[in-house]
Amino acid sequence: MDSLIEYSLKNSPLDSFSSWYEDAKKVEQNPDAMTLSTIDLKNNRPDSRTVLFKGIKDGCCTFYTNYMSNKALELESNNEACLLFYWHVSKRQVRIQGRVRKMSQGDSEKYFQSRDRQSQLASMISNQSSPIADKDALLKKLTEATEKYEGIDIPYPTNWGGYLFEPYEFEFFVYGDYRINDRFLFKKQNNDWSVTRLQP
Ligand SMILES: Cc1cc2nc3c(=O)[nH]c(=O)nc-3n(C[C@H](O)[C@H](O)[C@H](O)COP(=O)(O)O)c2cc1C
Repeated sequence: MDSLIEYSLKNSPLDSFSSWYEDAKKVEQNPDAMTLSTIDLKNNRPDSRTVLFKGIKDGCCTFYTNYMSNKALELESNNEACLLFYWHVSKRQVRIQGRVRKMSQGDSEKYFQSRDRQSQLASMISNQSSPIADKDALLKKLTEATEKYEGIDIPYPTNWGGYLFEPYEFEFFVYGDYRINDRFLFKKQNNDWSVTRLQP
């Protein structure tokens, strides 16, 4: 097996991810953007969208969203998910398989309160993924909420919060010359991680 150090990788995939993420923050325009894929069991099809990575907590990747959105409903019926980071300048990709659970309400609320008011209001007024007649209707909801909470704290909306994504598989990919890419697969077995090189 190759020396992982050569690829700035470590024996722990989470440490490897953190190290690559720190590298990405130095050069990428949006290092936090990740593709979250879920399984839409109702229609028997995969589903993906971009969400923002909000750090590692208790060994899990975190992100925040509306608990009534499509993704949340899909995660409710099947908590298997996949995260994908593509860092263009770094020529790196990380694919992570894992299972999600909701963050505690206390932690979600703490994060909500740390956000700026505009973001808080936007999260509060949006029934994410539900249809609305037009943009004016949305802006009307925003104006009403802005006026209602002027000068006072915006209450935490309990239908919004974080998820903890607990990984059990990581693939680290480095784009190589002539498509001779490097790919390292970490798999969790009991409490240990195995690592193998995959062909490009
Ligand atoms: C760069 C970028 C970052 C985004 N970050 C988030 C996020 O952190 N949370 C979120 O709920 N939606 C985020 N979105 C919007 C989602 O991609 C998506 O449109 C929305 O969450 C509804 O998805 P759903 O219908 O699958 O639930 C982001 C979109 C982009 C383009």
